[in-house]
Amino acid sequence: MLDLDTLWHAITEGFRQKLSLPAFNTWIDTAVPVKLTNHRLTIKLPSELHRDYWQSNLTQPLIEFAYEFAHDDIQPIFVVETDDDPTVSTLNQPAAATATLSQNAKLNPKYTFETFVIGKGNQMAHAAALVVSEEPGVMYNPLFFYGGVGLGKTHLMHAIGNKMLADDPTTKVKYVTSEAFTNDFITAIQSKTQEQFREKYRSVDLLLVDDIQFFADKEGTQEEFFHTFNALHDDGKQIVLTSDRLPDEIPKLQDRLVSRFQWGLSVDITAPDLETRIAILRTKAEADQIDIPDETLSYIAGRIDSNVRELEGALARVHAYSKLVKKPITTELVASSLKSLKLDRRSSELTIPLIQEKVAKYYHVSLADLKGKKRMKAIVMPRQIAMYLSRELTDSSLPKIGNEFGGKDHTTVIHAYDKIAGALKTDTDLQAEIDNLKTEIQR
Ligand SMILES: Nc1ncnc2c1ncn2[C@@H]1O[C@H](COP(=O)(O)OP(=O)(O)OP(=O)(O)O)[C@@H](O)[C@H]1O
Repeated sequence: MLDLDTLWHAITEGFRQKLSLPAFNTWIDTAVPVKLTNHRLTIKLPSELHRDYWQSNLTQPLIEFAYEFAHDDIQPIFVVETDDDPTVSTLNQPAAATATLSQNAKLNPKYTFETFVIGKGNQMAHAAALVVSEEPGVMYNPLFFYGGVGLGKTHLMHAIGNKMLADDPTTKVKYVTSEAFTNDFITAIQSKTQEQFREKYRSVDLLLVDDIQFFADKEGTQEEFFHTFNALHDDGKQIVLTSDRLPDEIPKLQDRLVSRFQWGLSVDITAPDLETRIAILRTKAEADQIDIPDETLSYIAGRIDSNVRELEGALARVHAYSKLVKKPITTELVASSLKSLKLDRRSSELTIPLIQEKVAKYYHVSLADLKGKKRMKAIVMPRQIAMYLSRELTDSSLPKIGNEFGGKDHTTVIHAYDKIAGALKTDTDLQAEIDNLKTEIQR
């Protein structure tokens, strides 16, 4: 008489030979045999995702292993564990297994779709990311995220990788920053290991390259990346890129790369609105088990309005402060902690309106003209300087800065920034003026 444990042991041994260790840990180790009656083997799985995976990928081998061992036709029945089923204690295992996988691919296991809060500024980017993770290499290739610092580009990029690995642990995912790609390439040249370098980058299913604006000026790296891109794209492999601006706004990026980056879909991520900021803080507080009243979350979200990384940083510091002084987190405590630690100066006191006001005063132009459309040099220059300082001194995204200047396009802001940054290299008068203005604004 065939018993459940012996049969299951034989099946798992079969899978152990067949699958990689992470795959085995993710799919087989988390499965629990429940009963065997009338040639039907009931198996309990931790989620729908696991059941889908078993049904499409593991059922056939299971039947074969069972037949090899028992010379019997066994039919598997899958049931999904529910939250109100406390008898099975494997709920955490898939998460742990995914975490190991993520580390191998250099992904942050915390950056998943589940931990990403959807809001107005990022919903399109989020949806595109999800589509790509479900059908890589089909719809949007490459997928290109652009926008200001700390707004979730890296998070979404990793979420694609994490999801693809969770769906299929055998997926090859590679995440690099453009600097890491450059360094890797230089090392390959020095150690004459270009072949291995190419093999490494061209054999993946998903290539994630962060902050590609740093490819600017690097001719050799661009050349190499062009070939990497083509090899992957020709093979139907998915490529995801991020940058602080659109491909055609990256200075010194070769035209052929710009045009390839435009083949797929470019989506921008803009700063979250107040509701989204509160939701992000609440999610973060819950995840880290920080006890904080809603009113206090709103207070923080109201003071830090442009950058999610700063928002998270403020919460972490407030948490640390409350532990230090051994008091619960209240709005009062937050106000005093942010003030005493001088934490919120950069992001909340240094606002674009403040910069506009100081610049307008300095150059004796009206605020309306500074934000308006007049093309006279006496107005255009201060306007560009104000845009430049807004980008330098705040974490506002380019579209946000454009908005604050009478609804101008973010390309206008980039143009202004580049113009002033360029002039600053040689113009000593301008250097002095900008220094004065910075002191004035930060006073
Ligand atoms: N919508 C969101 N929901 C939850 N967390 C978010 C969201 N947006 C950003 N974050 C968090 O904010 C932090 C900064 O995000 P991320 O590193 O992805 O920004 P980025 O746009 O890649 O910035 P950079 O250009 O500096 O690389 C991360 O910890 C990320 O998890």
